[in-house]
Formats: sequence, structure tokens, C-alpha cells
Amino acid sequence: MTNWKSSPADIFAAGPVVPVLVIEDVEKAVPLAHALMAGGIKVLEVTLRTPAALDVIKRIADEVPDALIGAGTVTNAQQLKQVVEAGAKFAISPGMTDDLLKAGHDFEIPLIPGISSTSDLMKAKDAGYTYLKFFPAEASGGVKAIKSISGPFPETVFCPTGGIGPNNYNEYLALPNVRCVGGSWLAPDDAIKNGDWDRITDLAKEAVANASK
Ligand SMILES: O=C(O)C(=O)C[C@H](O)[C@H](O)COP(=O)(O)O
Repeated sequence: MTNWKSSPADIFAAGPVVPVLVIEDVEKAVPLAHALMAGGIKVLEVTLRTPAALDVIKRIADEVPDALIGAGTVTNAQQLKQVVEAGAKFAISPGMTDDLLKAGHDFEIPLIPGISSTSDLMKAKDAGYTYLKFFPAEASGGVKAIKSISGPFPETVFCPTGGIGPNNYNEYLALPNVRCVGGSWLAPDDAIKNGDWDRITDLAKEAVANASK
């Protein structure tokens, strides 16, 4: 059904914390990836929220081969094609459209669609997707919502993002249907801008060391 060369299960298993990255300056890409990896993080999500994002993905894919570099904020088929060409190893979306779900099967990297309702979950499931982002997690019912969803949909597993940080990430990781969590707290904007790589490594180390999964 899909042409995927790796499985979303492997990506989720390589968590448990995934930094959601907004990078304006391509020169920051490689040092940032190294800083996060020095803190024990393997999976990175570079959001397509900046004009530099595709170049950032390409840089990291070329120069940091051990990183599981993914593209975030992938909202349509054209962006999916672009991130595949840039070298992304997976694509993740804050939501989904019929078009994106269909295109997700045509490329060799896994697509992780985003949902925040059971109706979307059912659409994604019918299209063959059971590894999903849950976004915006805190605003959509958080831990309680994901716990309830596990009743009728036990086979679906999540990477929640949105409003997750050091004070609540373990509540999510404690759920059996949550494999990893994502968030921007691991790489704050000011630390990236100032090249404060030690601070980012420390945040990553702390998150990895204290993760309950
Ligand atoms: O850009 C995307 O593709 C998204 O899906 C959204 C991000 O995952 C969240 O914005 C991260 O949320 P915070 O950790 O609360 O900053």
C-alpha cells in the first residue's frame, strides 16, 4: 500500500522527545543538530515555517547523517514532494487533507498526519495511517482526550505536540498509546539566535534523562 522505506514505528521509537524547530538562518542548522544530538536526541522536526526550512533540512540531511531529520508543517502534496527532495526522512503535519493523505502513500518517506478529533482519526485510519500527531495537544483535551481515544481506537498511536513542556511531557509519555512527544521547548528561539548551543544540549539532556519512556 505504501512505498515507505522506513516505518513510522521506528521514528516514534527513536524519540521519546522530538524538538520542533523553527530555524530562520541556514547557518544555524548543523550546529543546532549537533547540540541536540549531544544531548541524546535523535529525531528532529524542522518546521516549514521559515523560508530557510528546505535548505535547513538539506544541510542536516547531508552533514548530520545520524540525525533522523524530519519535516514539520507539511500541509500539502507539493510540500511533501519538496521535503522528500531536500532529504527529509519523514514528514509530519499539524493536520490532514484528503489530498495529503493520498500523496503520503506515493513517496518513500513515512507521513505522520495530525489529528485533534476522532472523526479525523477515522479518516486517517481508513487511509491507512495509524501513527499520528495529536495537535494542538493541550488545547484539544491533552492527556484526558488521548486516554479516552485509546478506548475505541487501541491500535492508533500518537506523538502529541502543542503546549507540551518539561512540566507535563511525562504525563503524556505515561500513556500506552503515546510513543513520543514533540515541542519547541527543547530549542528556544533566543538560544538558536544567540548560538547558545550548550543551553540547548542541557535542555535536551534533561528531557532525555527524565523521560519516563
Ligand atoms: O508547526 C507544526 O507543524 C506544528 O504542528 C506545530 C508544532 O508542533 C507546535 O507548534 C509545537 O508546539 P509548542 O511546543 O507548544 O510550541
